[in-house]
Amino acid sequence: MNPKIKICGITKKEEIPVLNEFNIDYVGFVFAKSKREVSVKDSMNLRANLNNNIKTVAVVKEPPIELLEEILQGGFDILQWHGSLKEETIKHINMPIWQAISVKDKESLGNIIYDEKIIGYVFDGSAPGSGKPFDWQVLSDIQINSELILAGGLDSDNIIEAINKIKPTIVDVSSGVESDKGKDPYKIKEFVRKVKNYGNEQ
Ligand SMILES: O=C(O)c1ccccc1N[C@@H]1O[C@H](COP(=O)(O)O)[C@@H](O)[C@H]1O
Repeated sequence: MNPKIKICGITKKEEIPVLNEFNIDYVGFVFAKSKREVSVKDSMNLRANLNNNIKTVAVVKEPPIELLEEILQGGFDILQWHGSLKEETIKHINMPIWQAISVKDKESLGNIIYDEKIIGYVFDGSAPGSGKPFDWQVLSDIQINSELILAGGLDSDNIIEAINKIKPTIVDVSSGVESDKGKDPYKIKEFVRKVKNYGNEQ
């Protein structure tokens, strides 16, 4: 089965129509220090324009408790957690979690936490949102029984090789579908076309 698609780092209303046109599976909002950071309130206004069936992902990096509470009450579908994740925090979180793993080498995989609330793992490089891929070889023999989300420097040029090598269930892109003005509809279309046609053009 072709992987599902997550487009991350939406900041503007003008970026929404192309996401609806292609019924992107997951759309991410960044609540962490980043050029893509949005407030929960602004993300709710953006979400109101998304197709109802598109799942929303709240992306955080060890957030302060007030922000976490705001997100937990915000009606997102998934919480994508970057950084260290304590057992007591997992207990407190009342929604499905994707744990982000910064991949440097095989040892990085030791940071994977197994918990029933963690329904997926986002494998990314050491600088999330930077557009830099990590060494995919590190994931060559990974076996997990939940969503395998591949992130980090994906774009329409490398996505076929990435799917061939890793067989992710979800591909996650931000920088690779941007221009200097933000999300670029043409880059999104090309990325989506490649993912949806995967298997037909080999
Ligand atoms: O996008 C960011 O700036 C960001 C900041 C803090 C944590 C995560 C962030 N983004 C995540 O990075 C990948 C996409 O990376 P890339 O730009 O395609 O290389 C994705 O998981 C975003 O959720």
